[in-house]
Amino acid sequence: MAEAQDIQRVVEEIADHVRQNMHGSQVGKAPPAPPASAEPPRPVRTAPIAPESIRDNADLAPYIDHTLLKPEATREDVARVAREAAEHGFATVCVNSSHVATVAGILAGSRSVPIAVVGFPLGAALTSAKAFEAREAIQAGAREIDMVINVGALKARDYALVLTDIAQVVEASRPWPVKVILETSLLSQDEKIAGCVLSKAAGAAFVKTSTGFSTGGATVEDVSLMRRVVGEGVGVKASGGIRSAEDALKMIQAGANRLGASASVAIVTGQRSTAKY
Ligand SMILES: O=C[C@H](O)COP(=O)(O)O
Repeated sequence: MAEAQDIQRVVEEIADHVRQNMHGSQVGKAPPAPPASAEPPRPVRTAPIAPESIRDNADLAPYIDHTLLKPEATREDVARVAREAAEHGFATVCVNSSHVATVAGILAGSRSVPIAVVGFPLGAALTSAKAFEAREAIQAGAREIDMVINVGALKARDYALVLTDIAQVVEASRPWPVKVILETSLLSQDEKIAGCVLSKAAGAAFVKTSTGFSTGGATVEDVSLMRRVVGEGVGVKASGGIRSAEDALKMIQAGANRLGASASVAIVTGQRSTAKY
């Protein structure tokens, strides 16, 4: 009950702020519409996964974004990760935007698709730069976009800026889904709620916990809170520090319907990655 009141209070605060500030936002005019795509968008699953449907570690594969975002990753490293995704049936391969074309070439004809991170990992880039990066990544073959929220603006309660920032990336990415990385380890409970409410209002398809490059990763508590705030019509992606099938299942039980992990192969083959968070 206390949490429901918190959510209501944050929603009202956001509505007040947006009413008063939407016209004064620094974000500027909307980017040009993306070119029409002949390729029909895939349906996006947003509802939680029934944990009992995961009978085997390999059953986790279609829910995993196989991720390589390290700055030192070479084209060969990225190509290996793309081949692993095709082999194990991961949902996507999540890379920095300059690597999307390499991944798209390897995944052509596979069920796994490339996705790009945008404004990564800090989220503090100009909205126009985020929208530009999203459009270019989609041109290169990205079929989902994972953007980092403007964390500083969220903490400063500049809700108009946060909302416009997300909405312009959503617009630039159409018809492909956008996930909004909240970087939960840097946020208070009210800020996590506000990030979820704003992402949903701006048309995001998912909220996502973490970049994997900050002070902490996905927690059961955060995933569960995010699911309660967004409901079933927006997806919840748990990411950062998921190192085993056991970790992955805990996130699914908490309400995640997508998992982002660099340890994906260990997860589906029943090992525990020892990679440091
Ligand atoms: O977006 C996903 C994260 O970067 C993955 O983090 P991880 O390397 O801790 O699995």
